[in-house]
Amino acid sequence: MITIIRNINVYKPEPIGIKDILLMGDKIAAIEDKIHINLNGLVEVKEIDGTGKILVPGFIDCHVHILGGGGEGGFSTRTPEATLSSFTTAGVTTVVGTLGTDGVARDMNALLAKARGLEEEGITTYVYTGSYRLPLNTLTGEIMKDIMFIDKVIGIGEVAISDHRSSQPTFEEFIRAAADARVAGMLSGKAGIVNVHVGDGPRKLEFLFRTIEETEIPITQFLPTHINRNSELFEDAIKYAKMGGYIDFTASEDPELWEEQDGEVSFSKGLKRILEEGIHLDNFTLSSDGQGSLPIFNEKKEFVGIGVGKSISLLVGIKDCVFNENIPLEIAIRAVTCNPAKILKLNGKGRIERYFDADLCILDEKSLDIDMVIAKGKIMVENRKAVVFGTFE
Ligand SMILES: CC(C)C[C@H](NC(=O)C[C@H](N)C(=O)O)C(=O)O
Ligand SMILES: [Zn+2]
Ligand SMILES: [Zn+2]
Repeated sequence: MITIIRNINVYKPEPIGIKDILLMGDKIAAIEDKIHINLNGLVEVKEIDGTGKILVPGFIDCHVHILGGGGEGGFSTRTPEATLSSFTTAGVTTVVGTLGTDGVARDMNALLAKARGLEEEGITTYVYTGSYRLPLNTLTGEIMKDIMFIDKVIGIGEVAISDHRSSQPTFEEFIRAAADARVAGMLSGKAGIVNVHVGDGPRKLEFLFRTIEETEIPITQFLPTHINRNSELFEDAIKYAKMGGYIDFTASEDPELWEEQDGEVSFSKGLKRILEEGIHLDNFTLSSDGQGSLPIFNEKKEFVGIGVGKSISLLVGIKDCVFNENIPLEIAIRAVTCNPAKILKLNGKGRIERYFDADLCILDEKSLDIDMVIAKGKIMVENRKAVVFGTFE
């Protein structure tokens, strides 16, 4: 299949102006001012008119409960597993799956099977081995074997700290798991990243600061998530990022609601602060916690139910940055494109470059609404509607 996207405003993330883009199979083959091609009808060439549209890399959602999560309110509160179009209609072409609080009724066999299912349906998937708890439940019985010999496993997580729902791991347990992930990543050319769930407990990022202080493990080995869940934790995260650490924001479908409810710091305000502090533009990511449980409380802080994370919250966050905080699009989209790709060592992902995977989103220039999504060269969403569905959708 050969596709030409013509006359479109390209953000690599860096903006490079109006271009023609040639896609061949599942790769980006050329990025030129003008592309002239004549195959004498040998192969069908699909032409897409990109006039008045923006092209950005397909989004990478680096923390998603693809198998479902939740359960904190009992069995009836276990959230449902993800469906293909919930990702593609949100512009997501790559996901990293994780288990959460419940690593018992859900396990790594099922998570890997779900990741493979989504890959068969057309997007790119990876997983973290483990769940909230240490010691980790792995596939092979060992962290290092999981990372070295199971292609989709890129690290461990989401390992919970500073949370009443964690396994209350000792510092020694934590750094041993991190050391195993790091060395296994090294031995297999992978990130071996440690995705850390940070709860709202008072110890915040203490384990991470201690790791940098007391061990040889570099700060770049970790990707702490939910760092914007409250303002005290966010301040700790800013200090951590200034030391060169990576930080992952959790997106919200309704940032205002969570700001007033939980004192959460919205991604757009958090990114503005990052820019003001001069923190490196590689060091922040945004993930959806899709299909993860989001406990909802009323004004008296009574548990009134459980919400579910959604990948569409990534686009809500990006729009919030552009329209409400005047953050340039090319900066905001780094959080869901080149930054997670670099931190997680997802080769060929996260940028519009020659020979990279043809994972692309076409956005409306004015509204930034998603118009078309292409995953590995295949059109998954057209005219804002899914045109490819999961098996049971
Ligand atoms: C950041 C906040 C709002 C949500 C966050 N979600 C998870 O960690 C996933 C959840 N526990 C699951 O297993 O599905 C939380 O519960 O703290
Ligand atoms: Zn979490
Ligand atoms: Zn989660």
